[in-house]
Amino acid sequence: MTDAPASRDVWVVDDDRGVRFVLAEALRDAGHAVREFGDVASVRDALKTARPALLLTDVRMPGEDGLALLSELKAQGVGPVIVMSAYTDVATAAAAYRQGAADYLAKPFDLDQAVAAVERALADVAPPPAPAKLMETPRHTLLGESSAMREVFRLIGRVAASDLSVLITGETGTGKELVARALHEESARRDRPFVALNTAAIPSELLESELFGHEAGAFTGATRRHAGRFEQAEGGTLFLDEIGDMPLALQTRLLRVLAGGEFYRVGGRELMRGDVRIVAATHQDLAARVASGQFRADLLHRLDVVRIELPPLRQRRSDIPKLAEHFLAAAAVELKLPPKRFSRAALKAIAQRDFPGNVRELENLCRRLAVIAPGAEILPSDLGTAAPTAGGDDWTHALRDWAEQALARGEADIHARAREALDHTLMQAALRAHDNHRQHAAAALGVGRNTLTRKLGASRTRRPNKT
Ligand SMILES: Nc1ncnc2c1ncn2[C@@H]1O[C@H](COP(=O)(O)OP(=O)(O)OP(=O)(O)O)[C@@H](O)[C@H]1O
Repeated sequence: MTDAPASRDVWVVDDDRGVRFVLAEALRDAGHAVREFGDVASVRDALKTARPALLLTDVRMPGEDGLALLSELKAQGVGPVIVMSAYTDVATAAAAYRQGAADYLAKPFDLDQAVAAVERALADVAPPPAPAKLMETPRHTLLGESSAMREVFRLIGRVAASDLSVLITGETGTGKELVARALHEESARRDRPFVALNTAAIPSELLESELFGHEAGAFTGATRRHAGRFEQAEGGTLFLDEIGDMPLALQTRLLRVLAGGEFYRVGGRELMRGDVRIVAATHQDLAARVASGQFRADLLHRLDVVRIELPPLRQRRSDIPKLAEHFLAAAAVELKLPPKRFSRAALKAIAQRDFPGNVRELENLCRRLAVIAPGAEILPSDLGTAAPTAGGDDWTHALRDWAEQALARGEADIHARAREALDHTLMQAALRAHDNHRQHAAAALGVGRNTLTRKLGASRTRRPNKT
């Protein structure tokens, strides 16, 4: 089953990544959500789970050509499709129209012309979206009750109002961008733009002009002046994602801008002055990259004024049930599906998984379950063939994570608190299993009734922190 397309989702298919990139950027500037593909096979893959509102495809590409894709899409009722081709022969154009293309763009085309063609084709098929609906989707709420997340919230509250640079670290999918957005929303800059740039997603030769903008004619293909992300973020926040992937030469340039607050557009003479707060993120160990000469130490110091570390989800498992329920409910609203809920056993099984892709992976799992689980209640058997990674001794992993965090925070009495937590957990489980019958519970645990009663008293007065 595929997700219904949002009315501004546009897919761009071209094996030339330069064309793909400038076209995608122009479309994004015009408010479209754009996905890029380098060949027909990857489009076909993506169609298994999603559909675009409109697709732009090149004709001649290695592997299958765009016209084959066109007829396939038409057969599936996906549309409209705009065909682009450098081979401006009448036959290709005619074939495109014959097979149902909404429009045909001869390369090289003007970007404005391409954007206009997209708007025209979309206007022909769909009424404009209701923007309020999009705003309502509860996607940007940062959730978490674990002590690790509470610490993150505390830091956000403390530094949001300042203009200090913040470096957010954490594995992929741990919510770094969401934290960056929260920093922006909580600051006095909230009515100004929040602009994100993923350094790793942009070809390095285009990164400089993306950041600082360029003048018309600055390089081949620069047909009009383009405001860089620094300019776009004026007065607001610039989020530099995957900063560890930034090429060294650009790191030098960025450092200069951060130090002086001034820059030139590529090919420009006018000195630009900006008021932008920088929030950077990385999943890499930047200190190690400094040591290996791939990252500038002075840039790291400038970015790393305040550090917010997002622990992997497996180190804050207590957050998993709430997140899962939130994502399941949000997916139902977004995909217009009947609401579902998790059975207790399913939630428990999910909370035991390791999630190498962290919160994003959990979110994707919930979206999939919202679509494919057959009943209103999701059961462990719906969770698919991917078995929980946690084995019987998974609790020792959680314990180790907890101990490492507590030790890193310099907390005292860890052994006593862990032992108490162990006793408490075992006793509660045994009492639940035996209807609160103390003698039976004690026997099941292999301890005396008096021991159980004594320990119960102790654990009632002092509860360990759980993470
Ligand atoms: N604490 C959270 N509460 C609710 N949603 C979250 C939370 N953390 C992450 N998410 C969601 O998980 C997804 C991934 O988060 P995000 O993109 O912020 O991660 P990231 O660390 O920036 O990933 P990457 O390393 O790939 O850039 C997003 O859809 C985000 O909304």
